[in-house]
Amino acid sequence: MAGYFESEGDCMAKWSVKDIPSQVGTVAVVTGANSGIGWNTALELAQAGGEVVMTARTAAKGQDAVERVRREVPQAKVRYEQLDLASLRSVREFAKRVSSGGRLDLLVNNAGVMRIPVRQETEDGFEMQMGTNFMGPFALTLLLMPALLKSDAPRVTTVSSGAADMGLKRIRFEDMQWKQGYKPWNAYCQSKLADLMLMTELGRRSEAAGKRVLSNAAHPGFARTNLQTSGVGRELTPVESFLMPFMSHDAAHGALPTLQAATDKNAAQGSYYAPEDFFHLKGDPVLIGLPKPARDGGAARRLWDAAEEMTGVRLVDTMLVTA
Ligand SMILES: NC(=O)c1ccc[n+]([C@@H]2O[C@H](COP(=O)([O-])OP(=O)(O)OC[C@H]3O[C@@H](n4cnc5c(N)ncnc54)[C@H](O)[C@@H]3O)[C@@H](O)[C@H]2O)c1
Repeated sequence: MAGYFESEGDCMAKWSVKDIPSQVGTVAVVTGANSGIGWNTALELAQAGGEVVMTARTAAKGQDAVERVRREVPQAKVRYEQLDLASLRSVREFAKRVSSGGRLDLLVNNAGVMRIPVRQETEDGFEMQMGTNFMGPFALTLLLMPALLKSDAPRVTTVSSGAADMGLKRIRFEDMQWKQGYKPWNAYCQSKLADLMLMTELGRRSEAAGKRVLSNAAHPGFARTNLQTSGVGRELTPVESFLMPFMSHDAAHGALPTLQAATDKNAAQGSYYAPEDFFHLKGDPVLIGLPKPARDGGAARRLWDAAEEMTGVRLVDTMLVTA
């Protein structure tokens, strides 16, 4: 039975971490790798033999995350790098450090924040959810393009959310940074829709430039991570805590759609993975269709052009060709 997005994967065999192909010889960056889905993604990529750059905002959290992976996988090739997506300066510095290391095969744009109760701004004046979840990753993806294009099979996997199909279900071009009428949930939904548009438009523009970057996305479902409490600024209510086990899965399961999108050799350009249950909240990953708002190509092109303008980072510069 299809959920709120049309499922395309019902007839496929269940996908699990055992299906992750060897990552030996590959180099990946996972953003927000100190907790939740990002940490589990980094762990499994390292377990499969990949070299993984784990980003965090602070050295204490980043080193601790690396140590926790090494305890599970003693031979893991993991290292910490500082990255704050709410700062374009930090994004530029990180991209420079990683690019100077040479080739990058996989970028997992995972880091995110949700439902910041009172409007906040990033260092560059973007609304905090739009800035952290979309503007920062947009600039990062483009700035890492020279390293990605050194790979034979460059891939960018974007961690979006079912929230992309909730809230206003559109990009608020008239006030993308919520200077008027800030609504925490709607701002999160817009940022996650923007993530899916970044994903589709990156695939389209890279192919138009004759430099194929496999760009796809994942929705983790409802995973028990810090996300539910970090943004709202409060603990879960007793009712939320009671319902959570029935509606959600753990962070390791929540990472499976991301891991399939990031590693499955059959993954197609623009593919989107989510948990299999009716509402795509929990369970094993399946391929699903993109929600309708994310299929608006005109809006995606407009958003991309606006993001280039706002971040000052252009694909044409980082790919050195006309897209
Ligand atoms: N947990 C869920 O149910 C769920 C559902 C849908 C989508 N998602 C998405 O999954 C992704 C991972 O979230 P999670 O559930 O693991 O939550 P989490 O809070 O455990 O992880 C979020 C990560 O992002 C990092 N981060 C936050 N702000 C940052 C910044 N300014 N710069 C760099 N890193 C920053 C955090 O440090 C953390 O490592 C997010 O993009 C989220 O929107 C999660």
